Amino acid sequence: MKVGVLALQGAVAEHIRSIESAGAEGVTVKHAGQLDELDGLIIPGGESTTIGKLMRKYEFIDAIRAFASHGKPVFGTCAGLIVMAKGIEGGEEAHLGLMDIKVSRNAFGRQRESFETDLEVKGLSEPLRAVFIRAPLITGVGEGVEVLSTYKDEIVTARQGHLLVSSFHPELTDDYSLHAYFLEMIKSNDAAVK
Ligand SMILES: NC(=O)CC[C@H](N)C(=O)O
Repeated sequence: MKVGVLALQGAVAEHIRSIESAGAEGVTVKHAGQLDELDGLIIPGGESTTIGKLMRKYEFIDAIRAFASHGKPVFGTCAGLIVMAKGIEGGEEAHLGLMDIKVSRNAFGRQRESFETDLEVKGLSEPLRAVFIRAPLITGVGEGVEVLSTYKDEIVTARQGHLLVSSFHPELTDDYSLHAYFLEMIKSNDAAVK
C-alpha cells in the first residue's frame, strides 16, 4: 500500500515516518502526476494559506479533487484540515472544498498557541497523545460527517466516508494509531472497489 504526503510545505518527514511505522510505504509527493500511483494521500500541517497557494501553483487542486472523487482516501491534519474544508470562518475562500465541515483558524487563541493532551478518539482503543499547534477547530459539520473526537466540547477529529481530518498533529509523537486507522480506511476502501 502506498500513501503519499503532499510535500509543498509543512510536517512531511514526520508523516512519512508514521505511515511507515504503521506498515505502509510513504511517498513524498511533489508533482500532481504522482497521485496516480497512490492508495491514499495525507495533507500535512503547516500554513494553510501557503499550502493553498502552492497547491494552485503546482496544479494540485483539480488533481486532488479528482483523486478524492474516485473514492481514494484523504487525511488532512491541522492546516491540511483547513484546506480540505468546504467553509472557512471569516469569509476566506475554500481551497479544495472536499469535506462538509466549517473551520475556524487559530481557534485556540494566543494564550494556548500550542499544547498537548490525551484524546479519546472513536475507533482507537487507547487515548491518543495529541499535539495542537496554532490549531483550527471544526465549528460545523454536515449530515454525512461523523465526529470522532472532541476537546472541551469542540470538534477536533472527524470523518466523512473516505475523508479524515484532525485539528492536531498526529505525526509528532511515536503513537501512530491514527495513521493505522487511516490505513484501515484505505484497506476497506480497496475491498469496496474490487
Ligand atoms: N499547525 C498548523 O498546521 C497550523 C495551521 C495554521 N494556523 C493555519 O491557519 O494554517
